[in-house]
Amino acid sequence: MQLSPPQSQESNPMLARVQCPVCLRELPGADINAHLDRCLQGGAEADGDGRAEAERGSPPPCKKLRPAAPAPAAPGCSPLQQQGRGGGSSSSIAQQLAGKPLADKLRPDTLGDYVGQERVLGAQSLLRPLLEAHEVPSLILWGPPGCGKTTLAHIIASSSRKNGTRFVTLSATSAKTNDVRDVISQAQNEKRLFKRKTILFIDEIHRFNKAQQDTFLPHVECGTVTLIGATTENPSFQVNSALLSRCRVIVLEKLSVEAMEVILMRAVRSLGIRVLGQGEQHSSSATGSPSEGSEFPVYIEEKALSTLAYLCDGDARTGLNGLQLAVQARLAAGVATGSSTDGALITEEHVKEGLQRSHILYDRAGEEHYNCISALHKSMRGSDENASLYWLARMLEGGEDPLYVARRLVRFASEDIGLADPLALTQAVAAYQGCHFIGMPECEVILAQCVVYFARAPKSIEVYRAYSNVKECLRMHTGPLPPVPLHLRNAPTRLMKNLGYGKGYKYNPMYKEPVEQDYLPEELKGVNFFKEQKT
Ligand SMILES: Nc1ncnc2c1ncn2[C@@H]1O[C@H](COP(=O)(O)OP(=O)(O)OP(=O)(O)O)[C@@H](O)[C@H]1O
Repeated sequence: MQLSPPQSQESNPMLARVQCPVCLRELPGADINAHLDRCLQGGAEADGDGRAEAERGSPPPCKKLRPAAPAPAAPGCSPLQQQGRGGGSSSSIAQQLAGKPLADKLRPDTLGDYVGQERVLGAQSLLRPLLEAHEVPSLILWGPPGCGKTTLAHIIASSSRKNGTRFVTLSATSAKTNDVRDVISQAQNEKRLFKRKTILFIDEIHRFNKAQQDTFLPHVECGTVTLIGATTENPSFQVNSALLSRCRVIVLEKLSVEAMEVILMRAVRSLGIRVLGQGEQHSSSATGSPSEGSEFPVYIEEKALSTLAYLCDGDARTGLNGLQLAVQARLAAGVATGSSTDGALITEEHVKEGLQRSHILYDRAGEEHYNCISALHKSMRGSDENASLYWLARMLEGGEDPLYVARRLVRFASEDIGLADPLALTQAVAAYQGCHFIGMPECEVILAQCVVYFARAPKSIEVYRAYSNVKECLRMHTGPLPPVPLHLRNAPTRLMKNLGYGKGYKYNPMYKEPVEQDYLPEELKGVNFFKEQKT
């Protein structure tokens, strides 16, 4: 925490004892910020001073509120590099790959290490100078998975903490409205007492419902908190329009192949893996220069890296996970066979396997995406429940957005099942909401249930076809559209009544027998859209 401590009589405020303005206890200036955080949340203990609290280690303020970032790494040096480059050997690489996923370990801390996204973060962009000046506006970061939304928030967190701003993280998948209220009240206290700003980062903000989003709207408006939301979903549909209008929407793109190559190259360098150009031999006897100090050097083909950069489809997490699995599999194979002198070589095939395990090959924006959804639609239409499930799983296991599939099911419910089973639409909407509430992987079975229901359901395109006929009729019409017949018009004013609006209209409930009355314009009299065939 970087808060300026409250005034003390002594010249060095960090050494002087100061009084906490909340609980009025005295404690060393150096401890005031840590103490204050706990005190504002009612967590400071009644006895002892701030140092004693710090030494005892107090519990995190709230289970769902975690401080945003770990201790910053030295500038320009990734955590893996900090672990030392004595590596290159299988044992040190295996150690580095243990624990947290590689993607997390390599998450950059500074804008300088953030790769790509030139359009929104380049030197000419609006955002970059603001971030560099620590003037962070409320932002919605919108982009596909693994493109760097959380990473950008993490960088903002690191730099804003240096500036004395608090940074609090909530995940919309687990946080409750009360958690948001807690953050807001802390932010109000901080602002009122210490003029200290709070940035609230909400991951997957689209998972918050409207009421939850409403909770922080006024506080964003009056500047109590600066909101940074991350979402993979189009914010126009998923974020309150009032909230949206108070935030800048930053559209992050899939990382380019070149950007992915930079990220992967950085990863292999951090691990101490040597990259082999085309035609280079990997054995230590052939190169004469195994990785320094390694008993079992590890190499990767340049081609393997470029293939990985291409196949991960702009998702850095997928690329780094694929690399990690490929390396771990090769190391395990080396250990199992006891081979040692020539080291391990990671080829294109190995990274494909690594990717296949972490992420079934599936191009979410490319042709495969459309091919698979088309195959699913046709299998359900053909009432083949077996094939329907297969295509669903191909998409979900490949990383498809479950809400995309759910939206297609809503459409299918009306287009193909229609009034043959009107409950299908309810099923589809419920499936969409279920997916929205719980996300992957739990929502996969919701979609599977809906898909099988649809494959088994009776089918009718009666309404779909009739509506297409109406659209066709409108499209083919030349000249002005026929006026609404006077008797069908509402007549809320005397003038309208005088003009004949509503005149002659037969109010059906007043009649025992079926009413003879025209509802179509005069020139369409007798047209039946349910019988007409669309040409
Ligand atoms: N622009 C980038 N520069 C460098 N590394 C990146 C970048 N984007 C992502 N990464 C790497 O990929 C990992 C995953 O990225 P991140 O968590 O930021 O993705 P995201 O967009 O928040 O994805 P999701 O929507 O799935 O949460 C990071 O830990 C980091 O190692």
